[in-house]
Amino acid sequence: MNFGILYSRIRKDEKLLLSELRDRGHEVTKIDVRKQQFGLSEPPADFEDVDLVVDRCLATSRSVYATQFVDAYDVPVVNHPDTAGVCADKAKNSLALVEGAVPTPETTVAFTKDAAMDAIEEFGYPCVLKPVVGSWGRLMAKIDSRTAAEAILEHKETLGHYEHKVFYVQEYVDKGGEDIRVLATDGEPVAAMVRSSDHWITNAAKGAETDAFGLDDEALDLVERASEAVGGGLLGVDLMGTADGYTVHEVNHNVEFKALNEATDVDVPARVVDWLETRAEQEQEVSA
Ligand SMILES: Nc1ncnc2c1ncn2[C@@H]1O[C@H](COP(=O)(O)OP(=O)(O)OP(=O)(O)O)[C@@H](O)[C@H]1O
Repeated sequence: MNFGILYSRIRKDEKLLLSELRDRGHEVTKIDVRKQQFGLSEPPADFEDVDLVVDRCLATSRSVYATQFVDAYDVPVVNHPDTAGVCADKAKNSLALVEGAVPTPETTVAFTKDAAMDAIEEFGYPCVLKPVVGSWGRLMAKIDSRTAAEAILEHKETLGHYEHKVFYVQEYVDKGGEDIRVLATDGEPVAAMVRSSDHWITNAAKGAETDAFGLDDEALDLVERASEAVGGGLLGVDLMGTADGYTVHEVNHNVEFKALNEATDVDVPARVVDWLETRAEQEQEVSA
C-alpha cells in the first residue's frame, strides 16, 4: 500500500511512523505541505497514487485546511477534516463533548473583556483562560485574582490576534497534579500515560513526568464516547481525575506519540500502523 505522509517537519513521531511503514514493505510518499498548492478540483501530483493520506501537519491551520482539500479530491485522509475542525478549536471541542454526554469541565465563552470578566467572577478563583486555538499549554492562564484577570483580559483584547478575542473561560479542575493522555484509534485505546507535574499545566511538552497508566472501565467508556463525539480517528484523549470521576478536557486530532512510546511498554507506532493498514484496506474495499 502507498501511504502519503502530509507533514511540515519530520519529528521523532513521524520518524517512528515512517520506519514502521517501510519495515512492513509499504510505499511511503512524503508530502511536504509547504511545497503544495491546493487547487479546487485536481489533486496535486503527489497525491495521485496514494491509498491513504496521514495528516501529520504541525500547524493546526495547515492541518485543518489541507485535509479539507484532500478529502474534496476524494483521496482518503486521516483524520477526517470534520474531526480536525472540531478538535482544532477548544470551543467546538467542548460543545462536541457535551453533545456526546461526555463529562467535560464547565466552560463559558465570551467576546468582550467585560463579559469575560463577569464569567470569571462567576467561576471564582482560581479559574482558567485558554486560547481557543493552540496546543502544548501555550498562552493558557490560571487566574488567581480579579486584578490578574483584568490585566490578562486587557492584554488579550489589546495585543491578541482575532482568536484571542474569543475568551474561553473554564472552571479550574482540582486534578491532583496530574492528567491522563490516552492515544486511541476509533475509540480503542492504544496506550495511556499519566502526566504529573508541580506546575498546574501537566503537558509532556512542558516537562511533566510521564508514567504508564492502566485505564479502568469508566475511563475506557469515556475514551470511546469522546472519540465518537468528535468523529473518531487517531486521537489523543485528555482526561483529568476528580473526586466525582473523570472529566475529559480535550480531544486532540494531531497527536504526538513519542512520549507515550517511551512511557509505556506498548509498541505505539506498530499499533498505529495496524490501524492505518485497516483504514487503508477499508477505503480500498469501498472504492472497489
Ligand atoms: N480546567 C483545567 N483545570 C486544571 N488544569 C487544567 C485545566 N485545563 C487544562 N489543565 C492543565 O493544562 C494542561 C494543558 O491543557 P489543554 O490540553 O487544554 O491545553 P493544550 O494547549 O491544548 O495542550 P495539549 O497540546 O497537550 O492538548 C492539561 O494537560 C492540564 O494539566
